[in-house]
Amino acid sequence: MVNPQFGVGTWNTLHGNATVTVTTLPRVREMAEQIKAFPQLAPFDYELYEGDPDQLKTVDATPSQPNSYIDPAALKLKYRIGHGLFGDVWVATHHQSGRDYDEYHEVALKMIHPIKEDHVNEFLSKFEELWINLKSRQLQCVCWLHGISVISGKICIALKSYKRSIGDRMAHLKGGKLPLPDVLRYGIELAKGVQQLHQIGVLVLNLKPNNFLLDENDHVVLGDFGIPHLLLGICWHDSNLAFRLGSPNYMAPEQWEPGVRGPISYETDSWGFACSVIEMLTGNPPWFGRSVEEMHNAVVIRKEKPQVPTGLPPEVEDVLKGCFESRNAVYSDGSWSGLVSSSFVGKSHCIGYSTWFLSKDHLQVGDAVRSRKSLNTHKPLSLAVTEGVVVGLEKDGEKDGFAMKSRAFLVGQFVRLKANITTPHFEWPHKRGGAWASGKIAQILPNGCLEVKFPGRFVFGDELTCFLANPEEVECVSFDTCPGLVEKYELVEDFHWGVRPLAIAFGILTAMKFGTFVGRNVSARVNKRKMTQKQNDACNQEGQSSGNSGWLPPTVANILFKDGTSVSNSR
Ligand SMILES: Nc1ncnc2c1ncn2[C@@H]1O[C@H](COP(=O)(O)OP(=O)(O)OP(=O)(O)O)[C@@H](O)[C@H]1O
Repeated sequence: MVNPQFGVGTWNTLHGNATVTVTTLPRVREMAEQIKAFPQLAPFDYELYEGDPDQLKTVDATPSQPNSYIDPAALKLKYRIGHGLFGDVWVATHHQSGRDYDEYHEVALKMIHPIKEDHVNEFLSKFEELWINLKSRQLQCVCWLHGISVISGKICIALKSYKRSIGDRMAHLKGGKLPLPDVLRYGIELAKGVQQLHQIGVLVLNLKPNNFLLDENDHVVLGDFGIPHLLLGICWHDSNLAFRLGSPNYMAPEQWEPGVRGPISYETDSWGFACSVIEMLTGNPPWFGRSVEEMHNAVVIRKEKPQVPTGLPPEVEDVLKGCFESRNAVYSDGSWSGLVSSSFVGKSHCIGYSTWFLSKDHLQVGDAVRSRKSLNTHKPLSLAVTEGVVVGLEKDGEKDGFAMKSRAFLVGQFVRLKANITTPHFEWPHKRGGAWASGKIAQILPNGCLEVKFPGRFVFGDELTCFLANPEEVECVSFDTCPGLVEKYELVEDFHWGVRPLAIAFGILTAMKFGTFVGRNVSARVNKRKMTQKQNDACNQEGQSSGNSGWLPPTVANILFKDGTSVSNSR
């Protein structure tokens, strides 16, 4: 049966002047009027599809189409309602028909930026897996999924159309704030939704009020179920498009550079959750008004945490603060987690992350692991082994166990690149003369990556002070391991940039002192000689004269007397 509420039939959009010509059903015309009345919608909110909109250009899905696949001819785009990081959101109708039914559903269509053609099938199969997972569990707190399609080369995820998002609700409130009881109620429902997704191994990575959808009973469901997660390993068609693993205001430090500062984990979502709650309470997301670069500097470089509003019930404040504290959390049982991968994120437009940082709790032989107990201390750890490689897995009843080999670094240790490393993974500074510098470990990131400072380098202006190191590529250096005196001195130079000038000054001083000392001795001997000579002269009345410095090597004599001061004057 045709649902009269939804427009059926052909309709066209005109690019450029932002008008919509609707040839059928009043509901669509009414929507078009509403759109026209919306001054904030710019002309690019409409897209012209050449030819008959019923015959939209399609890209073949897999030969055997997945169950989640929707024939693009069954989808009719109406108008765009959002423009997000990963693409646009359109309102569309989904036509479903069978022998004894013919239904039209309004859907929200997440139209993702075009990805490379040879990655489309990979995305579709990843989605299928998620779809089966979600359908079999019928998760209450997660948005209902219609399926997936490919329209004009763009992946389109069809979701149930909800009344509005929490972001939309906030936009209509004075100051954009929600009352505390509503925030708490929504917060509980959201936390349940996130937990349900985590239980099936899905990370959301895009928690924010715009993605929290409200149904007709004002219950909230998650409108994103890990699209960034699905996009991992997929390449954008447009190589200039930057890929970010979330929305900057809500991103945890490890989300910015997962290959370096990862692993991404369930804790990453707790950061996004707390940021969203702060936005619901204050009307503004954390870091509001700051540029992406400023946010990166605050969260990643300066390791700042979003400000939790004052005046909240202490329990709520504790939960929010806990969400920002929980990365690198220490398991009270001292258990192990966190992979240290030797594969790091490339700089390509391809979202080429390895998956290690998403599944850190499923250990396999060969995985590099480290204790979640903080390594950022030189204090002895209660666990003897802090970092290593899994060499075997043993099942012990319900609990997984594993054996590992040790390989540890500690904050404060000096490290240098191993001799066989010619092109290190991360930029590494050189010393004068071209040799690699040695640096001091300032921090060990959760994935084992090292932040290294080079106190031996004098830094000009905004030069880098902190460098990253792949733990696989460096080794510890200490006085004991330095073979010779020169190497030992070079290590001392690496301790502080001031060592070298000090050493030079000290050298000059020593030379001068030595010179003075020698000079004094020389002077004394010369004087003595003169005296003796005089005495001899006087005694012997012989007119022999002796050279003042005849016995001194000319260089020493030059040094001692080059300013013209005589040795005896300097006394
Ligand atoms: N299933 C849905 N039902 C109703 N409205 C939706 C639905 N999904 C999204 N929207 C609306 O579309 C708007 C934009 O969504 P979209 O997810 O593209 O933007 P975003 O959340 O800002 O970006 P992104 O999720 O790509 O980072 C949301 O604010 C919401 O109002």
